[in-house]
Order: sequence, then structure tokens, then C-alpha cells
Amino acid sequence: MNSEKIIPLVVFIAVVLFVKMSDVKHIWDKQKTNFRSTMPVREGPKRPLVGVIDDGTKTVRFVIYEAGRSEELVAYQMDKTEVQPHEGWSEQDPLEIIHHIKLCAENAIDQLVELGYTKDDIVALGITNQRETTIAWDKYTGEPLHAAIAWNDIRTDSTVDAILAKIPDRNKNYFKNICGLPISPYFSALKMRWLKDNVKAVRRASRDKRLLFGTVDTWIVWNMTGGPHGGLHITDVTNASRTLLMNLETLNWDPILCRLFGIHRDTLPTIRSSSEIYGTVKDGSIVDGIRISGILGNQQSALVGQNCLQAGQAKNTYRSGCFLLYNTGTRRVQSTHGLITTVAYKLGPDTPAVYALEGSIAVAGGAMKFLRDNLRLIKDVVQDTEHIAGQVFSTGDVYFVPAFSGLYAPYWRKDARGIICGLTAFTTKNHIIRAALEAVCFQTRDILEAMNKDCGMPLAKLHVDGRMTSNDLLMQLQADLIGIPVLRAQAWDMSTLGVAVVAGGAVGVWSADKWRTHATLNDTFLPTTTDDDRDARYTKWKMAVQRSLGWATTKKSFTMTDERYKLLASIPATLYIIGSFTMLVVSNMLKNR
Ligand SMILES: Nc1ncnc2c1ncn2[C@@H]1O[C@H](COP(=O)(O)OP(=O)(O)O)[C@@H](O)[C@H]1O
Ligand SMILES: O=P(O)(O)OC[C@H](O)CO
Repeated sequence: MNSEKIIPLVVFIAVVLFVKMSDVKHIWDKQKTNFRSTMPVREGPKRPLVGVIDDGTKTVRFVIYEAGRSEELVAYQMDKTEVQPHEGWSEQDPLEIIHHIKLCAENAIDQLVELGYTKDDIVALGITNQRETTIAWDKYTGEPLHAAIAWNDIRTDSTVDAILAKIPDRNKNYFKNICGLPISPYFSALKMRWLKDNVKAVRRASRDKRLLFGTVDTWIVWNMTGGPHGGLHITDVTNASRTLLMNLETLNWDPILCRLFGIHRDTLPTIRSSSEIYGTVKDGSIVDGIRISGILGNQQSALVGQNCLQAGQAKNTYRSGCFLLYNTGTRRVQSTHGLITTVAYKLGPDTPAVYALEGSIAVAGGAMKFLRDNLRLIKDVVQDTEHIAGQVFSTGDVYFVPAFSGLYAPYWRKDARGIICGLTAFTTKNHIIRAALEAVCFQTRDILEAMNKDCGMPLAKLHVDGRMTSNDLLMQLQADLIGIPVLRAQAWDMSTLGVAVVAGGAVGVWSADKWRTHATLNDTFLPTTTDDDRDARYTKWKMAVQRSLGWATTKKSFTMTDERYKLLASIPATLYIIGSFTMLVVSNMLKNR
């Protein structure tokens, strides 16, 4: 072979090898998230272990901690299937959740065995979960009667209007002093009402007294403790406080609210504390026989995991949504600036509940997914957002309000829809991506402004966690746009740590004091902007928010959606021509009469 032929051949082989290597790296990167054995084999006496089930919006995880240590020992994670049958709807499969939990537990315990432990070293299980997502099932067969309706599903828009019609002045905050929440599609009672109004199987089960309702924690515990054969129908105060049905003072279902939404008390779980031995797993799975002793909604769990156990401490968790919780101690602070009052935790049946003010943001990391999957501006949410947005020094005055399903706190406007404004011929995708990152930071500032007004004392620093916080650019923008230091947690997943602490606490292997010494911080991001600069940009953000409001109406006009287009396109052309011709003839006949 002469060199003319050899050189292209070598180049070709090199290219093929390079492509294959990047494939391998991609697969390896994916595996790393699933098979994370973060710790080497331990020397010295073994500690008791605490297992955690974390059911998130997009993923299920099973994590195992050594009691008293804040680092994960092993973890296994699986993605979940999200179904969006219609615009604004978001459903999950309740059976998939149970299936994934079992598989994750098996895989995590396999890793545990490699480290020299056995499953009997696990002395307690904790559950942390996406909140508000609602499931209805049959108490005698255990069958779900419908898909789980996810927290960010907005199908209940008109249900909200129907409920508001029964309330003086249609005031969405009318019952806020009882349950801490405004009437919004976000919360579970609306989803329960929708299920009763729209799903025959749910109505039938309700009539036959077979219906059980629950948030995801309830569904998991019921299934794991025996299901139709004596499964416990319980929830914890933090999850119950997200339904719109719990009275924040009595910590029980409120009769007025249950009547307003038409939800029968017998279909609701018993409300328990966040840290006590509820029962033992009896499902024949690998964790059979282990005690379940902790339940916390995932945002409350991150508050505990971040060690924000004193009144006045706050954390912000950046996941698909973003949730800022401010511990108010045993005082229930009523927000007059659009925040909600929620239970932060109750560490035992006889200990008082601790409350928090919460600013909930529906879309944070979800906007990055939108840029990748819908607009295809990026390929990788983690690397591209940081890298591409970092290629420009500002958004070029572009603002992105990701109000895909309305705006939550502090606006609570279900009629808002997403906008990108300020586009010029100079705008590139880099500016739009950067604007999407800044949107997360501005929404956090919205919450902080409200929180400072409600609490009267501005927050001096912000503790942050969640997968998105690995983005350094986002963290710096956050510090720049709120003007206070941002303290990033040592590990991104504080939700699993929080419930591990309370589950371990209930069985006496984990005391808050011991855990505290291990909760260390990793990085601090300091503001680099002036007050004037950040205030000017914030004023522009508020203008953008104003433009996003009032876009969606409950009564939709007939618009040509993709679904309708496909339906019309499927009608044979001849039928269409005959139909049109007939209409023409009839209209002429009528005209000539
Ligand atoms: N480093 C990052 N930079 C920007 N966006 C990120 C980063 N990491 C994750 N995200 C986004 O955050 C979202 C939330 O991630 P994750 O915590 O896994 O979801 P969940 O809400 O199910 O817990 C993802 O959909 C992704 O779009
Ligand atoms: O699973 P996440 O992180 O999206 O959490 C969802 C919240 O709990 C909703 O309130």
C-alpha cells in the first residue's frame, strides 16, 4: 500500500476510535450515576446502617448511610417514566415506583455486600418523596385506579375555579390561615377532587368504600407493609401539610376543608410524626423485616439534611423545581407576601411540630431540560449550560420566564405562561441559555424578597443543595443576583441525608448532635456585583414577569394543536372534498330560498 492510501486509512481508523471512545465515556458517565459506591471498605467496627428510599419526580434512589455519617455509603438510582397525555398534564406509574424501589434496594444492597456488610446491618428505613403527587387505589386489590397525578400537573385549572366559586370573593387565600396554602392546582386536594369528578373507577370505589387516597409516601408505606393484607395507611405531617386538607394547628384533617373539597376522611391516611417506628416491611422484598421509622417530604428532608434546625435558618434546593424553606421554629408565620406555611418536621409523636415558610418555584432545572429536549439548544444539561452560557458575559438584556405551568410563589398565577423577551438580531443561543440560568436566580430573589418582608430580618447567607448546584456558573450568578453569599453543601443530595437522620433517630442510632459535627460545607460563592447593577437587572426581570401573566385562559379557544392537526390530516382527502362540496351546495340552497 502506498502512503496516499495509508494516510486516509489511518485518519479513518483514528476517527472511528475517537467516536467509540467518547461512546464508552458517555456510557461510563451514565453508569457512574447508577453505581455509586462512594466509600472504600471501612476499617474498624461497623456502624449500624440506615436505608433511604427517595422517590423524586424524575428518579427513584435507594441510598444507604452509616449511622452518624453524612456521606452516602452506597446508592442506586433509576429513571422514572413521565407521561404527558395532554398539554400541562404530568403522570407517573404508581406500580413503576414500587418496582423501581425494589430494584434499587437490591442493587444498593449488592454493593453493600461487596463492602463487607449484610442487609441485616440496616436497622431502619426512611422515606423521602416528591410532595403533592397524588394516587388513588383500591384498598382490597391494591390496584391503582388511575395514574399518579404529579405535583406540577395543571389539569385541575377548572377544578380550582369551581372551588373558588364556593368561596367568598373567590379569594384563593381564604383558608390560608388554616392550612397555610393558597388554592392552586399544585396541591393534592385538587387532584383528589379531579379524580373523583373524572374517573369512573375512583367514583365507584368511593361509593363501595374501597377507595384510598395518598401522597407517594403513603402509597409506598402501604405497599411495603402488606398492601391489601394489613398495609399501613399513614402519612407524615410534612406530606399531609401539602394536601390543602390538614389543619396546621391540630395537625389533623380539617373537617371544613374536607367538606369543601368533598374528600371523605376514611379515604385519607392517618397523620403521624416524621420520626417514629411506624411498622415493619412485609412485602417479601430484600428489605423485608426492616423497620420504617422516618418519613419527610423531600424539601423538608433537605432542610434537615442541611442542618437548618434553628429558627432563622434557610436552604434552597435546586432540582426540577426549586424550593426555599425558612425554619420559623414552633411559630406558624403567616406570609402576607405570597409564601406558604408548611410543617418542616415533627421529630416524634410527643415533640412539637416545627414550621417553615416556603417559596416554591415550579421550574428551575426543568428549564434546562426544556432547552435540551424541546428547543434542542443544548445536548447535555450539565456541561452545556455552564459552558455555553459562560461564553457570553451577560444575557444581552434577554429575560426568560419559564412559567410553563403558571407561576408559583410569590405570584400564584396559574394564568402565566413562559416567555423569552428582549430578543434582538444580536441574540444568540448563548444569551438564551444564560437567561434560563438567571431565571432560576431571579425566581430565588423573588422568594427572598418576600421572605425578608415576612420575617423582617434579611437572610445573611443562603445554603444550597440539589443536583443543579454542581453548576458553578449558576452558583456565581445566584450570589451576584441576590447579593449575599451562597454556601453549597458538600454533597448535592441533602434530601436523603435528612430522612436518614430522622429514621436513625427514631431507632436510637443517630442523634442530631453527632450528625451535626459531620455536616460540613464545601464551597462559598460571594457576590461580585454592585447593588445598583443587581437591582437594575431585577427590575427588568419583574417587567418580564408582568408580561408573562394573564396568558392562559381556562376556556380555551380552538387552536390548531399538533394533535388536532394529525386528526384532521388522517381524514381522507376525498371525504374532505365531498364534505366541503356538500356544505357549499347546502349553503347555496339556503341562500336561494
Ligand atoms: N449542573 C447542572 N446545570 C444545569 N442544570 C442541571 C444541572 N444538573 C441538573 N440539572 C437540571 O436539573 C433538573 C433536576 O435534576 P434532578 O435533581 O435529577 O431532578 P428531580 O427533580 O427529579 O430530583 C434536571 O432535569 C436537569 O435539567
Ligand atoms: O422530586 P423533586 O425534587 O422535583 O421535588 C418535587 C417537590 O417535592 C414538589 O413539591
